[in-house]
Formats: sequence, C-alpha cells, structure tokens
Amino acid sequence: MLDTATNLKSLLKDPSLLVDKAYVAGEWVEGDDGTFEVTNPARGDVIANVADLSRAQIGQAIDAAYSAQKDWASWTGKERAQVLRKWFDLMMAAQEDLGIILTAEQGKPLAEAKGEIAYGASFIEFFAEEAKRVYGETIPGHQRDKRITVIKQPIGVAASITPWNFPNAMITRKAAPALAAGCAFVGRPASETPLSALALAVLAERAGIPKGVFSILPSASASEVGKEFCENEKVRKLTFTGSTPVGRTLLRQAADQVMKCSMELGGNAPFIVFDDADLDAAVEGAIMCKFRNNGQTCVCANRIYVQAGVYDAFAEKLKLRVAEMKVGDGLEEGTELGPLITAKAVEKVQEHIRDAKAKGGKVILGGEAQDLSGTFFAPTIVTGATKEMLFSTDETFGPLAPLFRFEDEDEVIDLANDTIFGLASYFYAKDLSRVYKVAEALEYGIVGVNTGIISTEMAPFGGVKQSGLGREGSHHGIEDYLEMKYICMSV
Ligand SMILES: NC(=O)C1=CN([C@@H]2O[C@H](COP(=O)(O)OP(=O)(O)OC[C@H]3O[C@@H](n4cnc5c(N)ncnc54)[C@H](OP(=O)(O)O)[C@@H]3O)[C@@H](O)[C@H]2O)C=CC1
Ligand SMILES: O=C(O)[C@H](O)CS(=O)(=O)O
Repeated sequence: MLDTATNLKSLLKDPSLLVDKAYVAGEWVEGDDGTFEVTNPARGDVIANVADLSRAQIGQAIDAAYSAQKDWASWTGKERAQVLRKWFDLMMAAQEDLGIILTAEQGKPLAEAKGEIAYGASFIEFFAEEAKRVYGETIPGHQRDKRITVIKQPIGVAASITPWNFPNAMITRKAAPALAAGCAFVGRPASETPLSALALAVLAERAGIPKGVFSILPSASASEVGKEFCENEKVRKLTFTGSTPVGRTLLRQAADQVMKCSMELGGNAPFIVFDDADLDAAVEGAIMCKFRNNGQTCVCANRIYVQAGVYDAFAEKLKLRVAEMKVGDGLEEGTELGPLITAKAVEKVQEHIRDAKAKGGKVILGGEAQDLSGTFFAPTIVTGATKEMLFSTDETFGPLAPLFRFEDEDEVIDLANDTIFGLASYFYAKDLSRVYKVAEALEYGIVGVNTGIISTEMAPFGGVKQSGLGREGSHHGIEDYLEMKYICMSV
C-alpha cells in the first residue's frame, strides 16, 4: 500500500531518485514560494511536498541556461552524444524505480509506466545519435566570385511546459533534441507529476550534463511560469505539450517576442472499422488505442466508427474483451486500468456519458465511477453514438468508447474530418485501394492503418489544424531546435 513519501522511498532500489527540491542551474533548491502537494491518484494520499519556485527563481534558471548554453554549443556533436548516451543508460538501469515513481504520481499501471520510461529513454538514445548528424550544405554561387555555405546552429535557450499524462516521455521528447542540438533546456513539469521530471534531473546530473544546461522547475502556478518563459528575452524557443486552449494562450504570449514555438496539443482521434477489416484485430487495436493510459492520451481513439455490416459483431466482441479488463491500483499486479488523474477528469467522463444517454445513446458496459478509493472509473462502451453528442467534438480523455455506425467510405471520411483537431487517426481495412484512399483523405498528422499504437521515436509525431505546430521525434525533430544561416562569401 502506498500512502506516504517514506513508503514510496521504501519501494525504490535507489531512494535518492525521489527528490522534492527543484533542480536549478545544477543545484537542488527549495522554493521561495514554499511547497505544493503531490498526491497518489489511486488513494488520494499526499506522497510528496515539492518545491514551489517563484517567478524570480525561474528567471535565475533562465539566466544560468543562457550562460551555460554558449559553452555547451561549443562541444562537438559527438561529445554531447556521449553525455546523452550516458543519460539513456542511467534511465534504463533505473527503469523499475522510475516506473514506480511515475505510477505513484500519475496512476498508470506499473507495466505501462515502465513502458513509458523505455519510450522516454528512446528519444534520448535517438537524439544522441542525431547530435552527430547536424549537417549543413554548400550552394553553387550566384556569381563567379561568390561562394554560399549553409550552417545550422542551436537556437539558444529552450523552455518547455509539459502535461501530467506522460510525465517522463513528454519531457525527454523535447529535452533530447534540444540538448543534442546544443541548446540549453529549462522544463516546467505539470504540478500533478513533478517527481518523474525531478528523477530525470538526478540522472542528468549523474550523466554529466553541465550545470545550467538542464533545469527542472516545479511550481504550483503554471501561468506565471508561462509568462516568464514568453517574456524573458533570453528564451528563444517555447515547446509545449498540452491542451489546445492553453496552447493558444501561450502562442499569444510568445507572439510579443516572435518566439519560435512547437505545440503538441489536443486531439479527437477517429478509429474506423470497415466491413473488410479483421474484426478480432480491430477489437484488439481499439482496446490498445482507447484504453492506453486509461484513455488519457492525446492520440487515444475518441470516436469509434464501425461500418453497418459489422457494427453489432464488433460491439459484442469489444464488450466481451473490455469486460475482462482489471481496474485497480497501478502498483498492484495485473492492473490494466489505473485511476484517472483527478476527480475533475472523472466528472468529464460522467458528463459525456450523461449527454450521450440524453441524446439516445445506450451504455452497454460500465458507465459508473468504480467503487474504489481514488479516482477510478469503469471502462465504458456507448452504442448509438451520434455527431450531436459531446464526445464528437470534445476530447473525453478517459475510458469511454462511443461506437458510431456508418454506411460508406465517403460518409465516414467526412465524419472523421469534421473536427478542429488533426492529430491521430486510425482505420482497419484490407482492400489496398481503400487503404490508400482513406489514408490520404484523413486530415491528420498521423494515420494508423491496422494498428492502434503509433507512438515511436522514429517517426515525426505531431498534428495539423488545431492539434499543433511542429514535429517531435524522427530526424525532423531536431530541426525545431536549430537556426539555419547562410554565409555568402566573395572570393
Ligand atoms: N498533443 C499531445 O502530444 C498532447 C496533448 N495533450 C492535451 O492536453 C490535455 C490534457 O492535459 P492537461 O495537462 O490537462 O492539459 P493542460 O493544457 O491543462 O496542461 C498542460 C500543461 O500546461 C500547464 N498550464 C496550464 N495552464 C497554463 C498557462 N496558462 N500557462 C502556462 N502553462 C499552463 C499545466 O500546468 P498545471 O498542470 O500545473 O496546471 C500543464 O503543465 C488534453 O487536451 C490533451 O489532448 C496532452 C498530452 C499530450
Ligand atoms: O501525451 C500524449 O498523449 C502523447 O503525446 C501520446 S504518445 O506520444 O505517447 O503517443
């Protein structure tokens, strides 16, 4: 049973990974604004009281980053790669402990948390390699006495704001390319989940990342940190993962400095099952896509469209499989679905279910908060879903699977694209011409074909429309932390 920080430390092989101070310019410091509580969503117990940094302390971290970045950028890509590789090795060696800390503060089952640690570490491994491959180019002169070369240089200080649903991977997906490029990085983790970020800082220090180059800045007040990041002229890059409304706020604030921004925002993923799909595979894909992190990911299926001819069979198969899923404390063996992050998250799922029922939807499984301590909710399936219902336009961010019936390709493509979002989409089909037509017609940054899981460091993750700006992961991911310069020389 996990109820206190002492108890949490007792679960760790390396208790020094559990830190409640902030990591500012290479030093572990208290917060000038006191502390804020971190709770275990499975029980509601306070597991830590973490340093609450003031805006002045955020500014000190930025000053240190600005000073340290110049020297860090002078290292060769290979030298930076070696430090990043060490950080990767330390993370993987501590995978169990980092997973326990993550489950304790976020709630996801330990197996899934350990999976996130490997996923987060994969970005560090990948960009350690990319650090050695930041290439320029030469361009034929436009006049006989002119020579043109193009070089790429680190943008400078990168500031990061990240959400609670992937407390490790959302930070490394930003910090890895930033550090590989020669930038300095100041990261503000979500107030619900700072412990995973601080554990990353412990390992970054051990890996030899120089003081000031990497700081983790916990705080209770998100908006004040956002304003400092956007208004401080020493910050040249803002990278944010979170909801679209907050992304809009940050873009407005960053506009005053014309600051380069990367935005990984909200989604509303369609998951389409055609009548030529392998139904069993589609059911397994829907479960992984819908219930990963208990539905609390921006790429989770939010709308499940099933072609009329296979609708009833798919609904029955899905119901039988979901009914077997075990809800419980993420630290308990066999748990597949942990708690939601807060009571507010539970209320949103309940609101979407009430709305659907009021508009003719039918709950064929679940529908109630689970009778356990903490913020648990039973995995739920609603049939008879229609575009008039809230989940058609609003991201549920919970274990609710609404099933929509459709007749043909053109109809479902129009339905799938009828949203302001454009992050991830999925469909199951076998016919090759259908696969090409539908994949090209879906207005999303990511299309999963006959798979419900698309997350990898190898691919350029990101959205179109109001799901974001820029890409994270793949060799494209480092470009967001580089400035391109050309040198025109008269010879
Ligand atoms: N595209 C993607 O990759 C992802 C998108 N999301 C989206 O985010 C939402 C769920 O995550 P959630 O954490 O609730 O999203 P929020 O946007 O509310 O919070 C994200 C982060 O932003 C901080 N924040 C909130 N308001 C401000 C502000 N005014 N200025 C600066 N920072 C601020 C939060 O701090 P604090 O928590 O302390 O308030 C948190 O660290 C969903 O809509 C989901 O789709 C989530 C993850 C990934
Ligand atoms: O925060 C999220 O939802 C992640 O971006 C989804 S993923 O990267 O794990 O696919």
